[in-house]
Amino acid sequence: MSFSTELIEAGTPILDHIMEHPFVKGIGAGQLSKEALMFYVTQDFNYLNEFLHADAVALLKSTSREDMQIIDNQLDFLLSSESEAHKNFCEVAGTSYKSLQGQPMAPTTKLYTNHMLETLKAGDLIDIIAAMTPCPWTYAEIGKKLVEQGKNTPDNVFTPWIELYADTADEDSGETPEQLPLFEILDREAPKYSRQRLNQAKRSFLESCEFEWDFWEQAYYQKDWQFLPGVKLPVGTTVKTK
Ligand SMILES: Cc1ncc(C[n+]2csc(CCO)c2C)c(N)n1
Repeated sequence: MSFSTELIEAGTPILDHIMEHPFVKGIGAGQLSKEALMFYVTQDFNYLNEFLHADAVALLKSTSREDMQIIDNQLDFLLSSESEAHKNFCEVAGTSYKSLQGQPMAPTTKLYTNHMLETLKAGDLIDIIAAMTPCPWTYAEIGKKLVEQGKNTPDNVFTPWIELYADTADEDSGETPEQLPLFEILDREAPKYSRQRLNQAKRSFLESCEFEWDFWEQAYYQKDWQFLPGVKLPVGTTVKTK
């Protein structure tokens, strides 16, 4: 079994929970609170900035042009297409993208980005990519599955979001998720490592899968700092807690 197949098999139960999460269900149903959408965008803006840093180090640690090209495509997607997804949420929430930038990191964002950044300091390319892969993998799967469920209807306000990520599954992977470009890097790197090192990378992949679930949870319930100043949303919205 390839390393990527092993990761996908191990991550699928968490992906199933992500598909059942009320935020993801809300994207499918075209119904989410303004607060949840805005909180998500404030945090995802922070998350993507750190993801860009992770990409920069992954690029530095790549040795083949093939790997560099994959990372370059990812950087390009992050800097251009991904803001379209944020703008879709902002439009539905009735606010501008700019108004949601420059906010503090909420606790889960900090934990998730620290998890990725930790691999940059000590890890090899395989560790960095393992921690980063659940990000494109789970979103491509969410987009693809929501399209399979027929949720990208003309009257769903989140259809642009759904189709943007469903397209990443199409373009990048063809038929099977194993072919997502980051999985290709993992499969090329895996034979160089011992089973013990691969298990570490697998653990890191699965922690990122769980953080993906947490990220939806954080936004849905606007889970913020209890005692410190936290996220401020535009006037007219109130942050609620669970
Ligand atoms: C928390 C969180 N996780 C994943 C994504 C999706 N995403 C981020 S970067 C990227 C491109 C990588 O190829 C993709 C698909 C997100 N926006 N926010």
